[in-house]
Amino acid sequence: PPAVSLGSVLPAPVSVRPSGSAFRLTAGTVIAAPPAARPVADRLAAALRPATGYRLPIRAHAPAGAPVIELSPGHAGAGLGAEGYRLSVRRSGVTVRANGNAGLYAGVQTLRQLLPAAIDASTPRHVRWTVPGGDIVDHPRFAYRGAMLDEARHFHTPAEIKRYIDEISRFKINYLHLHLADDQGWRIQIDSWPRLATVGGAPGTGVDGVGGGYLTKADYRDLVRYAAERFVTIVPEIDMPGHVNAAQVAYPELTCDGVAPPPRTDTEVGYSSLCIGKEITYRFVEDVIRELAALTPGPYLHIGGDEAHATTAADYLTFERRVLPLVRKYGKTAYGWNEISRSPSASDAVAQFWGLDTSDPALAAAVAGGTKVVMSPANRAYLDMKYDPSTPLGLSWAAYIEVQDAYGWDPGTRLTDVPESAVLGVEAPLWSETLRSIDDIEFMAFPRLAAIAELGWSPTRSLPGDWESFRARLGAYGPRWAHQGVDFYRSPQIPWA
Ligand SMILES: CC1=[NH+][C@H]2[C@@H](O1)O[C@H](CO)[C@@H](O)[C@@H]2O
Repeated sequence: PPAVSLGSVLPAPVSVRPSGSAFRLTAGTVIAAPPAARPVADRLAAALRPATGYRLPIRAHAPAGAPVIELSPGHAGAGLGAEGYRLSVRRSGVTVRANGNAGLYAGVQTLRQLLPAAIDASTPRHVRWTVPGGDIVDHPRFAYRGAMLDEARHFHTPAEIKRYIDEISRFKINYLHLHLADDQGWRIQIDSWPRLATVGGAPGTGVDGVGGGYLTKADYRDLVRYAAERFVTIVPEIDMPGHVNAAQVAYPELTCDGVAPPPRTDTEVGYSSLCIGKEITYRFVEDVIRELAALTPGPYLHIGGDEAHATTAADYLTFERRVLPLVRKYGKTAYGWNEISRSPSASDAVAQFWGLDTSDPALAAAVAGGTKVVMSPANRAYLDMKYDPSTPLGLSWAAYIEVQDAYGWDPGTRLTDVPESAVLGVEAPLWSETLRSIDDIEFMAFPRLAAIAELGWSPTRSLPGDWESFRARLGAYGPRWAHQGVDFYRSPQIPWA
């Protein structure tokens, strides 16, 4: 196979300088890493051992003369921040330098893409494992680069979520937002309200009555650990005050009239609301926030806030005024869909923009008051949107989104009335009304998630040149998904290798 070029990396690195001769990974290669970097060395070895069949021992120091891949944490340069890295490839060895393990891990993801595509095979292949010579210096444009998985409309098992974590972390995505409750299902164990999961996550809950199930606290803790090993932080979401039918089926006292609504397996939205005037509502909300915050080491706790069409505007403000401060009370930063920006209590919150427009006066006003923004425009970043009318899965209410649509926008300047300084980054939501299996998830997520990842990580893109570069690098990446068994969509816009 043709040698990989040093620049053929997704997301595009900040600077790439090919030079000198290639490094060749062989049976004698040693991974050198100080104890502090051992967790990343373990991930590197796990990535390279299956396809090479090499032992790739990990040592604190490489023996003289052995070909070495060295992970070197500490004092790599302030400009790199926590996630940046320097990758140097010489005939004698490869060195990844970074200020800490997150940067080393990012450098390892780049290194994987510089080896032949067969490196992603799960069984040994007889290939010359060369890495092109030269230097890469790299660091992210935005701190928040997220993917969202809707666990509520269809429940995806911990194994499926872990596979998705593996796949998104390859593109330096560093947040996974789990949409854990909605009208059709409740997907996380809450001890103080046990029926939420046992009733709301029972078999038969979900769109079309399939896709029941829920995460126990043990499942969730295990996912948090698994994600953290791959430098992905979990963001849990309980959507309120709308999207609560499953909770009200489990606890009718959460409705205003005390009558349990029927379970819902359709895909309508906007018909449910917590009872804003009842005190039990706020005990429920505080209990859920307290238990979720205790399970979540990450900084954010998402409390939804979208499509509260069954809540009056005044009641919505009353609800957010009481609930947003609860997130802070339990040590987290409140995060919600951009409708929360109507609340004065959102000044220290993050608003996730999911609108179709290129301006939002209510959001701009909140930003002037301190609210930060994560960009998820539904007509650019929603991975549940069909690619085109022929796509068998997904929805189309926002737009048809082909790869170029997902790539051809700028999270920093998309909203003309929100300054780039208020934009924390970007997130690609994947709603699961029509998605049941990991194959369904992969078909809709890839390749467009790679586009969103590049918008979040790489320096400001300039079209059309960067689109041409991106589509070429994406085309070359296709065989890697094939080796990984990822069921990606072979978009006709891309020259697949
Ligand atoms: C924030 C938001 N609320 C709605 C909207 O996005 O569209 C999604 C489908 O694309 C749907 O599942 C979700 O409930």
